[in-house]
Amino acid sequence: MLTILLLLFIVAITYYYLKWNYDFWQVRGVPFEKPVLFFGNFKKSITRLRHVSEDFTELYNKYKGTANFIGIFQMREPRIMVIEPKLVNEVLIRKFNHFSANEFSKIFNPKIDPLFTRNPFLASGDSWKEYRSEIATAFSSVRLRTMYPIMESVVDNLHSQVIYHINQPFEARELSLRFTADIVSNCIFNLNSDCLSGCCKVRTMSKKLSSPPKKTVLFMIIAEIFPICRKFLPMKFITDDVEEFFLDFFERSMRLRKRTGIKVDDFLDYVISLREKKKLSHKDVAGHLTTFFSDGLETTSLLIAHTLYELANNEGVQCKLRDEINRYIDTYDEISYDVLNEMAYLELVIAETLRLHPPFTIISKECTSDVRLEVTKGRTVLIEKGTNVYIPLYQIQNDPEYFPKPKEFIPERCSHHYSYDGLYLPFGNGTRQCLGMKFASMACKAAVVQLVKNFKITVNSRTSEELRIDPNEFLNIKKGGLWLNFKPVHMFQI
Ligand code: HEM
Repeated sequence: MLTILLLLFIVAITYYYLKWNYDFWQVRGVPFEKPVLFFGNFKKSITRLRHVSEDFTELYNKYKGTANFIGIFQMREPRIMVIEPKLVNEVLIRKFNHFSANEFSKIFNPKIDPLFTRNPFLASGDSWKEYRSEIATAFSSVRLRTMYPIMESVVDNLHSQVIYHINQPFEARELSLRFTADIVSNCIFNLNSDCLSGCCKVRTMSKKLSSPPKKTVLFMIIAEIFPICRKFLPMKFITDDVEEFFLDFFERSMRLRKRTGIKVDDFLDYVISLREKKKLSHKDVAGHLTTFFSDGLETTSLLIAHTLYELANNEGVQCKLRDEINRYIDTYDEISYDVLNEMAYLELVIAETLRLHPPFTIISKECTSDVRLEVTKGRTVLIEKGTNVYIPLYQIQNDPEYFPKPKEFIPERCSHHYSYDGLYLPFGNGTRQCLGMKFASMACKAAVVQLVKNFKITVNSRTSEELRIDPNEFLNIKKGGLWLNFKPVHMFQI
C-alpha cells in the first residue's frame, strides 16, 4: 500500500513538474503555442515523425503577421521563436551583448570533452572569445590561397572518380562527403585520407563526431527536463575511439610536418606556432583541427550536394554556368584561386542554393542578460537571462513574401543583399557568424566548376520527387538521398 502511495506521489509530482510552467508565456502576455505534456511544441519531431524544421514551419505559418516573436516550449522549457526579420538582426547584431551564447555551450563540459569543446560554436563567454580569435586568424585570404593548389589536386581526384564510375548514378551527398573529407584532411592536416578512392575512416569518425551515442542522447533529453542533472551526471559527447582517432590524426600530421621540414603558411603551421606561443596542450590544438571535421564536413558537403542537385534540376542554369566557366577558361587558360572568386554567376548559384537548402535550418541563441524585446507594436516584454531564442532561418528564406516563388531556383535574385534585412542567414550573422564560410565556399566552387565543366548532370529517378528532410538528422539532409547522373560533356558536342 505504501509503495503504491509513494508511486502515485512520484507520478503526481512529475506531472506537476512537467506542467507547472506551461502558463509561462500566458502570464507575460506573449502569444504562444499551447504545449503538449512532456513534448512541448515538438511532439512530431521528438517522435521522429517529421524533421524539426517542419514543426517550426507550422508554427511560423500559423503566427506570421501576429507578433514579432512567439513563446514556445521545448519539452517543458519556455523559449522564443522569432517571426519578424527585423528582430533577427536585433538579436544577432544590435543586442548581441544580450544574446552572445549558443544554446549548446551549456550542454557540453570542457573537462570531459576537451577535444570537442575547443570549438567556438560550443563555447561561451571568455572561452568563446579566446577560441574564436585563435581560429579566426587561420582563415585569412593568404592561407586560403596557399591551400588552393592542394584543393585542386583533390578536385582532380573527384573528376577521376566520377569518370571511373560513370555508368552508375552517384548519391550527391555521399560523393560530396568523401570529397570534403579529403579536402579537410589534405588542406588542414596535410594528410591524404583517400576517402574518394577507398575506405573512408575519416568520414565514419566524423559522422560519429556529430552523432552522439544513444545513451548521450537519452542523457540530453533527461537534462532538458531536469537541467540539474548536467551538474551531477556529466556526459561525454564523443566516444573514446573517436577522440583517439582525431588525436592520432593530428599527431601523424605533426610528425610528417616535422620530418619533411616543410615551411608553409598554412593552417597546420599556424596552430603549431600557436601552441608554442600560448603553451597550449596537445588536445587544445587537436581540438581546433577537429572543429573542421565537426563544423565543416557535413555542412560543406551538403552545400556541394544541393548545388549539384539544383543544377541537375535546372538545365538552363547549368548551361549558363558552364558558359561562364568556359568563358573564363578561354580568357585565363586555367581557373586559379582569383579567377574562382571572380565568377559572378557561380557566386549567385551557390548563394541561391544556400537560400533554398541551408544546412542549418535554425539558429539558436541563449539570452545572457535580461533584455526587453518588442513583441507587438509598442509593447515590449522582458526576456530573462537563460531563455533560448530560435531564429527559423529556413522558414524566412523560403517565405514567399520575401522570396516570390520560393521553391524555384533563381540565382539572379541573390544579387540583392538580403542579410541586411535579416532575410538571409545560411552562415548566421554578426559577431558569431560562421568562421568557415570562405573555406566552404571555396571548396564548393572548386568542385562545382570541375564537375560542370566536364559533365552534364541530370537527376536520377532514384531521387524522390518530393524532397523531405530526414527526421533522424539534425542538419538539412534529404531523405532517400540526391541521386544524380553524370555524362561527359563532349558526348553532347557535335
Ligand atoms: C556550407 C558550409 C557551412 C555552413 C552553412 C555553416 C553555417 C554555420 C552557422 C549557421 C553557424 C552559426 C552562426 C550563429 O550561431 O550565428 C556557424 C558557426 C560556425 N561555423 Fe560554420 N558553416 C559552414 C561551414 C563551416 C566550416 C567549413 C567551418 C570550419 C571550421 C565552420 C566553422 C564554424 C565555427 C567555428 C562556427 C562558430 C562561430 C562562433 O560561434 O563564433 N563552418 N556555421
